[in-house]
Amino acid sequence: MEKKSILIAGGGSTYTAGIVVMMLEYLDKFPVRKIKMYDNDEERQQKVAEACEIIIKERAPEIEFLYTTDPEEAFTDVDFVMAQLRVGKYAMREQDEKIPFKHGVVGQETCGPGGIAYGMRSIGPIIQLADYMEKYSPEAWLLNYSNPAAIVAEATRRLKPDSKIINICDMPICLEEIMARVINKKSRKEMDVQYFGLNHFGWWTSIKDKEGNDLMPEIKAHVAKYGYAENTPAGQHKEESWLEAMRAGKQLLEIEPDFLSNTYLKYYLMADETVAHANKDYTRANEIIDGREKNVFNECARIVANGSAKDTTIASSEHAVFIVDLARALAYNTKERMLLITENKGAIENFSSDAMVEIPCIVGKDGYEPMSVGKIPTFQKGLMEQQVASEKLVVDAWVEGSYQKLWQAITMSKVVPSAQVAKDILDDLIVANQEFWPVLS
Ligand SMILES: NC(=O)c1ccc[n+]([C@@H]2O[C@H](COP(=O)([O-])OP(=O)(O)OC[C@H]3O[C@@H](n4cnc5c(N)ncnc54)[C@H](O)[C@@H]3O)[C@@H](O)[C@H]2O)c1
Ligand SMILES: O=P(O)(O)OC[C@H]1O[C@H](O[C@H]2[C@H](O)[C@@H](O)[C@@H](O)O[C@@H]2CO)[C@H](O)[C@@H](O)[C@@H]1O
Ligand SMILES: [Mn+2]
Repeated sequence: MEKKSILIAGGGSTYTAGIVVMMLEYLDKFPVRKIKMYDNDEERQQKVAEACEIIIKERAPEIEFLYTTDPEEAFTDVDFVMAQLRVGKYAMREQDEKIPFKHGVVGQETCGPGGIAYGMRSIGPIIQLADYMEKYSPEAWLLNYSNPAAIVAEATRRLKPDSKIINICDMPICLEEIMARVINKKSRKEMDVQYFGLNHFGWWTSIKDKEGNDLMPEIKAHVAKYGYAENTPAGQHKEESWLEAMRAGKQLLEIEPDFLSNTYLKYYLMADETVAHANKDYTRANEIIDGREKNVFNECARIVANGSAKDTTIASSEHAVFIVDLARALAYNTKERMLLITENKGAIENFSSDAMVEIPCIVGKDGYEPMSVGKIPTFQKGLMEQQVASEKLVVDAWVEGSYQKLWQAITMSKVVPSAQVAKDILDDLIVANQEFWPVLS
């Protein structure tokens, strides 16, 4: 197999070291000749990169490694760009979460007004990555993890329609791993799933084992008692904010007993409970600033101080497995069946053709082929039409610099009670995001 060159864009990400560790564990299936890192925050990236340099030197010294803030140096001679930017970093995620809560509305990283604000920050830099890639490595694929994936995906569909960009999410992966453990399977890969929705807004309609036996009844019986809160991956999703989301699987099953719901639907269908239970002064962003972000950078500093990654706590995660599986499928034509965010084009028969939907696709050397879903029920169709309209209005607002369209996008969100509340939130978000958003008029 031809060895590949990988660029991690957003090298200072808390996930970068885990992705590097994962790639080094996968070299027999996905051989790599070069790993590069690119970020616009030199100091942040250097802290992660120096640790990754030691990990690579100790585990795969034959791999060329460099990190840079120079786009030409970063994007030249790469086969895959793995993008995980957080535009505005956690300081802005904190604003995305706290400003809506101040108005009695769900404040969340990718959902509702917080996700909309994040989308307005992310569109430009992601399009910039695609432009760099096409200038310096025109044959490369951009595998985008950067959130909010739904809005970024709509923007790349509209602004970069001919680019080799795939937008992905690992939440279904995480929940499928939990489901697998519930029924004593070793891995989610022992299950065949049918799933449809938008990113962070979807449902499983079928889960079977490799012999075709229906696994949904047993999984549903568990979720009806515990949601997805049991069996979460070691060291993951143990904080109360995540456990509340995982437990919500139970109520989501009551609302929709025919399918299993993505936990993100709780922010939309249980918005009142979410607001009532939230600590508006200490949100998920604060938990991560005090948790994952601090732990990752402390561990990177420990590795650098010791000059060795021996006994490191840095481990690979679903985040990493998924992105490597996707790169393998594109590189070696594995025809893997994966959930991707793709233009609908009739896959969901009774839904907008130009909506970016999250559905099973077959992935190979020439890209991916969406699988047919057929007709979806009225409940899901109605919810998705409102949500996708909000996401499309965000991209309209970014392209046109339109205050009106962004006001409409926030008003359209299911978690916002009125146009006036939407306007009050928007006016606060404009002040907080003046360094990142286009000027609106
Ligand atoms: N798709 C998914 O399911 C999924 C899963 C987990 C995380 N994520 C996303 O991955 C991203 C990274 O998450 P994180 O917690 O590691 O964030 P982080 O803040 O730790 O790292 C993000 C990095 O991006 C860099 N960056 C920001 N703007 C940039 C720009 N314009 N150009 C270059 N670099 C830039 C920052 O300097 C930072 O080093 C986020 O968007 C997060 O939402 C997505
Ligand atoms: O609140 P965070 O930053 O911890 O998580 C927000 C992200 O949650 C999902 O990604 C999970 C992923 O599902 C899980 O497998 C593991 O990799 O942890 C990730 C981070 O918790 C979601 O898919 C992302 O879009 C969110 O950014
Ligand atoms: Mn996601």
